[in-house]
Amino acid sequence: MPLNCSSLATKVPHTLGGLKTTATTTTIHVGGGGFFNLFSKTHQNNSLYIASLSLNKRNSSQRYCLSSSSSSSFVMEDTKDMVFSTLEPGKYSKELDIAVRAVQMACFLCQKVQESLISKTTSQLQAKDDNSPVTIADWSVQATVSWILSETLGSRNVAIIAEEDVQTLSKADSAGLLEAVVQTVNDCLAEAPRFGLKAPGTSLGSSEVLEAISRCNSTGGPNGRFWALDPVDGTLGFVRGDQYAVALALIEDGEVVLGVLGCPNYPMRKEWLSYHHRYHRIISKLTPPTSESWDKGCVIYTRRGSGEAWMQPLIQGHKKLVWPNSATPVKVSTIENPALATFCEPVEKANSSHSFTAGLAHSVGLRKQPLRVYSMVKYAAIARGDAEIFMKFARAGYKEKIWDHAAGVIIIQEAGGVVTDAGGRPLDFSKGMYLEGLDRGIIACAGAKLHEKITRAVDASWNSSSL
Ligand SMILES: Nc1ncnc2c1ncn2[C@@H]1O[C@H](COP(=O)(O)O)[C@@H](OP(=O)(O)O)[C@H]1O
Ligand SMILES: [Mg+2]
Repeated sequence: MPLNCSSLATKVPHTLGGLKTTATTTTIHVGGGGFFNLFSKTHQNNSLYIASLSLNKRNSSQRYCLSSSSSSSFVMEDTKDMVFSTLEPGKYSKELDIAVRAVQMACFLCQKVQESLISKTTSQLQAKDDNSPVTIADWSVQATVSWILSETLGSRNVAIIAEEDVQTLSKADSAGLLEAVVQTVNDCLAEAPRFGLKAPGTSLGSSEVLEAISRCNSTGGPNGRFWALDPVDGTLGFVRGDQYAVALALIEDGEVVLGVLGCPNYPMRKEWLSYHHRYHRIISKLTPPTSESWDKGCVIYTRRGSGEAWMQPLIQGHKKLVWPNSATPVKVSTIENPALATFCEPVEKANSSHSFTAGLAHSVGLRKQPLRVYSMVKYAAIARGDAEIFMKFARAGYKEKIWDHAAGVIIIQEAGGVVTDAGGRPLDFSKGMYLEGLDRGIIACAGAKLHEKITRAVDASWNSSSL
């Protein structure tokens, strides 16, 4: 129903992502002494794109959903079941700003290490207890991000749960490795002013670096605030010169409130996501970035309840990060027809059953070949509208870790998509290190229609699968 009202508005300049916006709080008086408080934001281009509305009327708990593409008329639907964000506008802005800068720095660090890994041999690889490769980049990113968050937000205010521990690195026979990590961290932190952050007064010593890594010892859980960090997600992709991600999320009282995903090798053209990394490197070399363009790499970020997700290019060469660094909004794809949809899954069939997803793809009418990509770059692909579906069905008994999903999930949700387990329930980030209670697998989709088709297909085929 169209809304006719006389209103009283206060305008506040506001920035979340790339475009300058004006945030307006409007009080709309209605009959019976009640009033609405409307929070809306208007872009420079005059499009109103997000609004929240609360009705303050005695004996009423109704909530409403507004949608509008221009600032003059609203379409209002009753949506009693819809949960609106209760976040104040601007909440977590400082944390988001710092997190994006920290992830930009982490991407810069990773790019340097990956380049040297590819040009050298595998001498910089070290086997973890589970035999997965871990590199200098994992520890260096963890130390760098931990140090930045502690310095800027105060170490007493910062709790971090992260993938790496210091055991291997602290061993007597790891002195060379530790030295390389300390050097990498200091080289990166020396560049902090380029990213709008303060560099340490003097270089960090090995004990400070070990301290920064081991400070990431939060166990997560349902209460309070903690960061979840995957310093290099998709380590296998990283060591192969392929896709990987740096993932940082802020979780408060069990809910993800901020997500920042750095994808240093995300190609400018989505078709290149499916190219073998060697081709991509050749193409990158043939088309060097000009001062106006960037050939790969982005940081995507969002804040819970904002209804928007943003993408910044990585800063190139010796340039400075000027906030928000040419950020552009990202939105999920509008494709609903399975025949036109692209689905992503892990490269490694050990991480997700390719045969089960092939069966699902067939039964819902997906026609394209799966897009197999390492790491949380798959979440980025959905949020950017470059693919429509991400499915992961790990073997029975495997427990998904929160840092492998938190940032990607919130980014897809705020970009307009849907992410649940295969039973249609939200992923639960409140149970510590693992996504406890996850039903069968993870399904992320650009839209609810595709999502429903896939969850139904899972139900229909699960019992006859070997999973
Ligand atoms: N057996 C297994 N089943 C499912 N996921 C696994 C797995 N072993 C490792 N993983 C997770 O899958 C992530 C890689 O994702 P993908 O397969 O999509 O590239 C790994 O992140 P790390 O590389 O950070 O350890 C790890 O957390
Ligand atoms: Mg990971």
